Amino acid sequence: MAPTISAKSNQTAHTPSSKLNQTQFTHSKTPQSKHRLNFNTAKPSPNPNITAKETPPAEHPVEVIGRIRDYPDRKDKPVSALQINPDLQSLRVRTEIGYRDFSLDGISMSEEEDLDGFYKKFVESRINGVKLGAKCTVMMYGPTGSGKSHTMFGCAKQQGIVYRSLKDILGEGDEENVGIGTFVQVTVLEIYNEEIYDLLSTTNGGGLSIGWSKGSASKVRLEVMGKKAKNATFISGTEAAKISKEIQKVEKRRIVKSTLCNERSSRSHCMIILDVPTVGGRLMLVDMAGSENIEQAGQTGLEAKMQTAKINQGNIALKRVVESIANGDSHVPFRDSKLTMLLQDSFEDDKSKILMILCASPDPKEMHKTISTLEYGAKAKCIVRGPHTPLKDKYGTEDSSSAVILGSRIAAMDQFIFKLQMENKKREKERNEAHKELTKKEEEISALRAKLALVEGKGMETSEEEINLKVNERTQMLKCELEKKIQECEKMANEFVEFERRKMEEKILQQQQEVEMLRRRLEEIELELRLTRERNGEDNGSSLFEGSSFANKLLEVYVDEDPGMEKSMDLSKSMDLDMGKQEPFVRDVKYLDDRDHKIGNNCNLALWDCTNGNRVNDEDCDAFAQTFTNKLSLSTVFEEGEEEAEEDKEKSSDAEVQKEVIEEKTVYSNRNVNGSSPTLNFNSRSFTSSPQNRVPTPENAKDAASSRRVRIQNIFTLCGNYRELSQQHNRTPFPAKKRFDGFDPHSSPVRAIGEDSVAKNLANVLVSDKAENKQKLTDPQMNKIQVSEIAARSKENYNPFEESNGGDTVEVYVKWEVSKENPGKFITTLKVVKDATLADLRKLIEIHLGAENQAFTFLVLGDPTGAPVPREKEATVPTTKLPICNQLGRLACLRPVKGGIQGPNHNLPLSPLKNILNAAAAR
Ligand SMILES: Nc1ncnc2c1ncn2[C@@H]1O[C@H](COP(=O)(O)OP(=O)(O)OP(=O)(O)O)[C@@H](O)[C@H]1O
Repeated sequence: MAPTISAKSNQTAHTPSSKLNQTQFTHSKTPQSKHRLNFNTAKPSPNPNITAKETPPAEHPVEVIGRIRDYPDRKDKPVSALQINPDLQSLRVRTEIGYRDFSLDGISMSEEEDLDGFYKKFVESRINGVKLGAKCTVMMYGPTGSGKSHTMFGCAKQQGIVYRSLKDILGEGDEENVGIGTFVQVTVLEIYNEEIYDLLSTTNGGGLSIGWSKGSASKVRLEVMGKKAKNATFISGTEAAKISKEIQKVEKRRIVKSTLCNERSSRSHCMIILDVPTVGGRLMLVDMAGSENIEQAGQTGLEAKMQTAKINQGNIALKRVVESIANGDSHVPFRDSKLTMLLQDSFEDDKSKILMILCASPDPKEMHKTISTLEYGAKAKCIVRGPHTPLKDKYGTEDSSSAVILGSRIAAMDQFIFKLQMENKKREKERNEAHKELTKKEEEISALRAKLALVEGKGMETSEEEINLKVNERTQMLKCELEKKIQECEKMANEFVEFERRKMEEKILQQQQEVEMLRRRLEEIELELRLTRERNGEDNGSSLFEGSSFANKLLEVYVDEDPGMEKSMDLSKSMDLDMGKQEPFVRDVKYLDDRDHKIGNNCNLALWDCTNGNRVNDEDCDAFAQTFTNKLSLSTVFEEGEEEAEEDKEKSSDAEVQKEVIEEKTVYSNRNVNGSSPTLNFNSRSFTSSPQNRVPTPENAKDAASSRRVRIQNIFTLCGNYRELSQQHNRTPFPAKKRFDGFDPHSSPVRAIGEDSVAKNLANVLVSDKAENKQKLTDPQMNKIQVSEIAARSKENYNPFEESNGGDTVEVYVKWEVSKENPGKFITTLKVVKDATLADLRKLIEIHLGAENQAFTFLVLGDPTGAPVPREKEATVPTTKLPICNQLGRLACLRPVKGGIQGPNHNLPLSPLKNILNAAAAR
C-alpha cells in the first residue's frame, strides 16, 4: 500500500516558496495532489462500530529533525544564519532579503546539544520501539561536510547513533544489562556508484576491486532481490561491544575522498541494517553521501562528474520518492536507485517509521544548501499515512498488510530458528568432532603409553638379557681360564710328581744299592769272623779277629773297654774297611721281622723280602735256610713299644735296653735254636767285646752275651744310621726307618748316647763337608774351629766323649726349641774349640742351616726363665756356658724367630726344662 500525504497546514514546512501558495495549502502542492486528496477522504469504516468521527488521524511516517552542526575548531566562528524559533520545531533561516521558517519535528543545535543529548532527545524513543518489534529508519541527509557521518558514527569523544543504538538494544556490555534474549543481526552495505557492496564480507570471490579507494580491498557486490540485498552477510550476537567493533572496522572501509567541502567526504551511501528477529524489529541506519551538486562539490573532469552524478542519483531518487509519496503519485519511483529500492519497506511499511535527520551548517556561506536540505525535509515531513492504512492491530480488522507483516515476521522467525538450528547443528557437529578428536587423542595416548610400556619392558628385558649374556660370557671366560690354570697346575703337579717319583726311585735304588753293599760287607765280615774263628780255634778269643783288618779294627774299638760300654765308630771309616774285598754272598737279603710276635729270645722270626717288602712265608724261610745252610743272613728287626717304653723309663737302663734296643737275631738254617748248629747264633749271647769274655763260657755267658750284643748293636746302629741318613726323605718299607726318624733324645736316653753320638758324629762330618764345599771360612776363629774339627774327624774311630773330656774342642748338640708346633727337631752336632763363643757357634749353625736360613736366638736353658741370649751379647758368651748334654757335650737350643721357617704360629716354649737335652739325665 502506497503511503499517502496528508495535507495538513500545520505540518507544512514554511519555506520561502510556500508563502506564495499558503492559501492553497490544504490542496495539493503538486500536480498530482488531487489524487491524494481522495486518499484523505474519509472512507466508510468496515467496522460499523467505528464512525467517521472516530477515524484515526493521518500518521506521518517520516519525522524530520534538524541537526545544526558546530565549528568548535574555528576561532572566528561565523554568525549563524539559522535561528531556532521559540516553538523549538521551526527553524528560521535569515537572509539578506528576509528570513524563511521551516517547520520540523525537532531542531537540535550541536553547539548547545552534544550527540548524547541529541540521541536521547530524538533517537532513543525510536530505538526502544525497535526493541519491541518496531521498524525504524534513521537516515542522515544533508550536504557534504554538514556532519552526517559525525552524527551517525560519532567521533573519538562521543559515540554516534549506531553504537548508542546497539547499546540500547543489546545492553551496556555488563552482564546485568546485556539484553536478555535480545539477539541482533547486523548487515552493513555500501551503495556506491549505484552498486551494492557487502562491507562485512571479507572474501574476494565474486567481488569487485575498487582500485582507487584508499586502503580498500576488494568488496563483494550484491544484487538486490525484491527490497533486500541478496546474500548479504550479517553479523549476529548479543554483545554490543563486539558488534560495534566490527562496525568500526567496516566503517573505515567506506570509500571516502577529499572534496572542497570535506577532507574525508563519504562518496557512498552506507546502510546498516540491524534486525531484532526475536521481536521482528528492524533498525536501518542510513548515512547518505553528500547531497551537494557537482559544481559545489568542486569535482572536475568527466569521471569525477560522472561519479558525483551517480552519488547524487541516490539522493535524487530519494528526493523523488519523497516527493512522489508526498504528492500522492500512483507510482513511487523506488527503483530509480539502489538506495530507494532498499528503503522501500521503510516508506511502505505502516509499522516503519522514518527519522530523517537534516544536517545543515550554520555558515551563511552554506545557506543555499541549508535551505535546499530544509525544503527536502519539509516535503518528507509532509508525507502522511492515510486513513486507508491498515489498522488491523488497532481495530482487529483483517488486512493484507498485517498479513504481510506477520508473514515477514514469521519468515524472519523461521529464518532465525533455522539459523539457530544450523548453529546448533554446527556446534553439535563441532562438539562431535571435538569428542572424536578427543577420543582419537586418548587412543593415541593409550597407544603411546602401551608402546612406551612395551619399549620399557623390552628395554628391561633387553638389559636383563644383555646382563645375563655378559655374565654368561664372563663366566665362560673365567671357566676357561680356570680350566686352563687347572690343566697347567695338573701338568705342573704331574711333572713335579714325576720328577719327585724319579728322584725317589733313584734314591731308593741308591739306598738299596747301599744297603745291599752294606749287607754284603757285613756278610763278608761275618764270614771273615767265622773263618778266622774256625781258623784260630774257639778258646783264643784274641786271635779270633786276626787276619781280618775289619775284625782287628773292631777289636781295637772294643778292646780295653768295660763290658757294656757302647762304642761308636766313624761309619766312613768302617765303610772304608775292606771295601775292595767285598763279594756277593747273599743276593737277596731277607729281613726278619718279629712284628707278629713279642720280643723274646725264642721268638719266631719271619722273613721279609727286601725287594718288595712282602713277608716271606715259613716255607720260603725253610727253603731259604736250606739254601743258605752254612751262610749267615742278618736282619735288623725293630719294634717300638712306646707304652712299654713309658713304663720302662722307671726301670733300669738295662731293662730299657731290652725293650728298645735294636734286636739282632740270628737265623738258623733250620729252626733248631738249641745251639747245636754250626752257624753263628747271635742269640746265644756268646759274643763279647771283652777279651776275657771273648770266648763264651758258661760263667760269663751272661755278661759276654750282653757285651757282645751291644757291640753288634753298635755295628748295626752304624749301618742303620748311615742308611737312615742317606734315606732321610725316602719312603722305605723297612720298619727300621721308623726307628730313626729324627733325633729324639727323650725317647731313649740310654740308647741315644751311643746311637746319637755316632749319628751326630756322622751327620756332623757330612754337614761339615757340605759346608766346606759351600763356603770357605776366612775368619781365623772359624779356621781354628774348622781345623780342629777336621783334625778330630781325621782320627779314626773318633770318640766324641774322649774329645769332650780331654781335647780342646767341645761337642755341641744343636736343636730347635720344643714348642707345641715344634717337637724340637735336632739340627746337628758341631765341635768347636772350648774358647769359642756363641757368635762363633752361630756362624757354624747358619752355615749348617744353609738354605733354610732360619733366624734364631740362643736360649740359656740353665736360666729358669729360659731367656734368650741377645744377639749383641753372643760374642761375650762362651760355648761352655751352654748346658751340659749327654754328660760331656753341650746343648745349644735355638728359638726360632717369629715369621721364620718354623712357622709364624710358633709359641713360647712349653717349659725351659723340656728344652734341656738329657741334661738332667746326663748329669
Ligand atoms: N556537530 C559537529 N560538531 C563538531 N564537528 C563536526 C560536527 N559535525 C561535523 N563535524 C566535523 O565536520 C567534518 C565533516 O563532517 P562529516 O564528515 O560528518 O560531514 P558529512 O556530512 O558526512 O560529509 P560527507 O557527506 O562529505 O561525508 C568532520 O570533520 C566532522 O568531525
